Amino acid sequence: MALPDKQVGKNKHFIQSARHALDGLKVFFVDENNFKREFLSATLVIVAGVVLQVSAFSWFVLVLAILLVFLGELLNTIVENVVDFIVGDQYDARAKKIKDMSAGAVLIVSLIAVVAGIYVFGPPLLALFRSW
Ligand SMILES: Nc1ncnc2c1ncn2[C@@H]1O[C@H](COP(=O)(O)OP(=O)(O)OP(=O)(O)O)[C@@H](O)[C@H]1O
Repeated sequence: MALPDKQVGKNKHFIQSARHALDGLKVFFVDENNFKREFLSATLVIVAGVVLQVSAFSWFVLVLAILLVFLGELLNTIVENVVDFIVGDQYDARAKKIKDMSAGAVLIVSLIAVVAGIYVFGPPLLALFRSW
């Protein structure tokens, strides 16, 4: 999905910069199925946080983890788009290396989110199971 205007020069004021940044996030949200899945996971995590009444610090950890995963996916999508823009449909060993490393970065961010999830939800879930 292309952005709606044909501006090529610099942004003239903050509102214009913010509008283009939001346009970028909208494209990311609409076009990327991975992001939709991560958004759904984040929603489930937030619901779990509410149900289990996690602490303020745990909310801080969860929000940071969620934003980190979104940021990782966004940067990976940018890398994939730039590589595709440069090499098109051609197989290129350097393109593979760049895309695989970028996917590796998403994997690392996802592992950080899993660790954060275990830190936040591990103790209350354990307590819940023990009380049964
Ligand atoms: N032009 C290319 N040259 C060589 N290998 C490529 C090329 N494009 C993609 N690949 C290989 O295919 C894999 C998948 O690439 P693709 O761009 O389809 O990512 P994707 O599966 O859509 O990733 P995501 O799920 O994050 O959107 C890459 O990790 C890379 O190994």
